[in-house]
Amino acid sequence: MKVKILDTTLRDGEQTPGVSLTPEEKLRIAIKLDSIGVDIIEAGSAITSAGERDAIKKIASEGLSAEICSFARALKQDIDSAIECDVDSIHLVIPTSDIHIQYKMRKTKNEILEQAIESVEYALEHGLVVELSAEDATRSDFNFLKKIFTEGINAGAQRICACDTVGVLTPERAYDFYKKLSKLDVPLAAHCHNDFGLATANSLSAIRAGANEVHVTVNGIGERAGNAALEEVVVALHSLYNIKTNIKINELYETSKMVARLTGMYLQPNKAIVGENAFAHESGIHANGVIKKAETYEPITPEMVGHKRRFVLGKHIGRSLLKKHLERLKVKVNDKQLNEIFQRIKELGDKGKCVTDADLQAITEDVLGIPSKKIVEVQEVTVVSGNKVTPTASVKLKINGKEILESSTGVGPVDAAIKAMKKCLDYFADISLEEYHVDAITGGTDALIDVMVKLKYKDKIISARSTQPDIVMASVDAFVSGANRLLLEVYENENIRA
Ligand SMILES: CC(=O)SCCNC(=O)CCNC(=O)[C@H](O)C(C)(C)COP(=O)(O)OP(=O)(O)OC[C@H]1O[C@@H](n2cnc3c(N)ncnc32)[C@H](O)[C@@H]1OP(=O)(O)O
Ligand SMILES: CC(=O)C(=O)O
Repeated sequence: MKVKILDTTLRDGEQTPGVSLTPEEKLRIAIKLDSIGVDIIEAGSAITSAGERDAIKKIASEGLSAEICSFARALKQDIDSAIECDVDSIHLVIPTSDIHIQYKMRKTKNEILEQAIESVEYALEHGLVVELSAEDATRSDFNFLKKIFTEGINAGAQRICACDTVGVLTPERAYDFYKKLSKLDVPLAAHCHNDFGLATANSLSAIRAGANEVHVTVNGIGERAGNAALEEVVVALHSLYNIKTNIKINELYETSKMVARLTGMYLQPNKAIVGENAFAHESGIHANGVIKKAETYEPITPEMVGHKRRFVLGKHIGRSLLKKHLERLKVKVNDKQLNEIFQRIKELGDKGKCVTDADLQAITEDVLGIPSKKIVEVQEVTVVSGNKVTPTASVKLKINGKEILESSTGVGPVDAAIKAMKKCLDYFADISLEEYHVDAITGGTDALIDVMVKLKYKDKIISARSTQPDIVMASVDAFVSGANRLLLEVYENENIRA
């Protein structure tokens, strides 16, 4: 059995408050969805705006393998807009619950039934494939829901979809509900929302009950708490139920990153499958197990979804993981030194600090009595900012003995300073800033500012931190301390003499 995936990232996903994509961005996402094997792309809702129609037209004329679909209300103008965009199909939606019919539509059930059938017929006359979809199906009078689907199918609708619009199903109820609908004579789709955090579980139940298609969004974005997440549904089907889809699972992480970047909807680190912590280990007991055999604490491999395993420094570290980090730094320690470094990390953790790579290096150098090697030193930092000047920074760094002076503008003084430092470093290595976090540790305008950065060189990412009262200097210091760490590795690993 193969389940069809209708991806609605570009329609329901884009309905996420605050998200709006340009036609070009929508096209880029559609191309990606097509390339990973999505069967049906709901490219948008054509009636929404001229830009939306432009996007849908672009996607429909791209020659993708996926079926291109537009959302449409059961209204002639919505169907006409979809036709204008030259889509293959419409997701034709009509509310079926009493609450929607009475209060939102202000109609009778008979009027709704008539409107649905007229719309199905109109769309079919214009050559569209019709997926007749019941909004708020799970709070509807089941007999009415069945009647609308049966008459819609008799009118020619090729597929039906039952929406759990406000996410009120439970996995048990989802099974019973979709089981009954699966007896109807056309493919059945499930569209589940996540208001109770059950969208993925309910979608899986729907499929077990006989649904042949499932509506999902990348990263689970969508109205309110979002929709069932593509990556969760597909990987659970594959790994836990042995049910196949056409999705290339090893591209899920990359797809997730792309959608997060373009929508600005960044993921919580603990997001299943694609979150930054999905394959990260800090706790000693876990890391010890994973080092010995990854399956001890990883139900699937990170590579399977195109992700990577990470071992993280922190309060919960054990000696096995500490040894692994020290091996990476290419330092040899005896048991006494190992224990001392271990204790110092615990102390840092107990102060509520996250422990960065630069912290480990500083602690190790201190414990081993190694004079700290600095490839990058800050010589001068000047920033100008105000309401009538473009924020500008000039920075002089001494890198590997050479003085380099660069300047840059930015959206603010921190951005300008970091860009100026990056220009200086560009002469040596293409180091990029992957993450930047700032926290005020104490209250007030004279608060201590804690800046944490993650810097990347090739496929190596390291973290560094600095705590100072001045946000610009804390940022400069964190960046330089991270750059030192990275450059040391560059010089060591690439056999360049420091
Ligand atoms: C559960 C879901 O995700 S539904 C999809 C939600 N998506 C969107 O809303 C897409 C973006 N929406 C829009 O751009 C606008 O709402 C438009 C262009 C569609 C309509 O704008 P307006 O004409 O100003 O209507 P407005 O948004 O205020 O109200 C929606 C109207 O559609 C009606 N309607 C809602 N659903 C349906 C439906 N499935 N079929 C027919 N009519 C419907 C409502 O009853 C309301 O009608 P009313 O104006 O007679 O009260
Ligand atoms: C149609 C739709 O998106 C819903 O009912 O949730």
